[in-house]
Amino acid sequence: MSDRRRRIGVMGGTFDPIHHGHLVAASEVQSWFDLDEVIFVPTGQPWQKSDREVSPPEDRYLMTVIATAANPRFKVSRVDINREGPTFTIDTLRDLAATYPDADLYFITGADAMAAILTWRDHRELFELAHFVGCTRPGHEMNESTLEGLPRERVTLVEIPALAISSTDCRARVHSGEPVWYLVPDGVVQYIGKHGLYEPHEHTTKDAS
Ligand SMILES: Nc1ncnc2c1ncn2[C@@H]1O[C@H](COP(=O)(O)OP(=O)(O)OP(=O)(O)O)[C@@H](O)[C@H]1O
Ligand SMILES: O=C(O)c1ccc[n+]([C@@H]2O[C@H](COP(=O)([O-])O)[C@@H](O)[C@H]2O)c1
Repeated sequence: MSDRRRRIGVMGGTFDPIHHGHLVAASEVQSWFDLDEVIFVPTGQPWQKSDREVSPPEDRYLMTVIATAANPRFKVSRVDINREGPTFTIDTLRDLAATYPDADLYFITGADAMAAILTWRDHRELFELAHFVGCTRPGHEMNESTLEGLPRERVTLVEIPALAISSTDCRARVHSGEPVWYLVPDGVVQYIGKHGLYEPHEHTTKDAS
């Protein structure tokens, strides 16, 4: 019997909406590190995005479930959306480490998130709980200087196929009536349409008199 420890990828994100850039990053890292599974963890309240409106957690959770359903190695966790208050990765990793005490955790981030890790809560302790995998992302530099101040032995940079997709761009496209087919999974396109996400708010004209 193999005594290899279980390896679990953790892909945290706001996923508003989840898109193929997220899925390719998770798939590449799964293959790169031979991960047994990748758990997608939609944020509850992403405190660094408090300057903008974020869709309800339940919608983001369901889109993530739909997007990952076909891959037997992909799962979705509710730990962050079930926790009250702002979402901190230190809590995500503590919760998952408690659930999977016999596994090694690999936290997957894109270059932009990687570059901001020193601003995250309890960032030193993060690296005791997980190995961090930084994926390349079009429009965001990632090189050795991005890693300044981080424990090098706990961080790996991975080059993934470049997909210049962002949730911001997907939201803007829906808002202005442009298609998001093939930027996000088909089921997510349908979910966005069915629930009217990202559409312009209807304004009722008030009589000023
Ligand atoms: N196209 C992409 N390629 C690689 N990594 C990505 C890509 N898009 C997002 N990521 C990474 O996925 C994680 C979750 O991202 P998030 O849900 O914030 O998506 P986003 O597209 O960056 O959203 P937004 O545009 O709303 O800020 C982050 O670590 C981010 O860097
Ligand atoms: O822990 C923090 O302080 C922290 C600050 C910003 C982002 N994060 C995490 O980084 C991941 C990507 O976040 P976002 O906001 O780019 O979707 C997600 O899992 C967030 O919870 C974590």
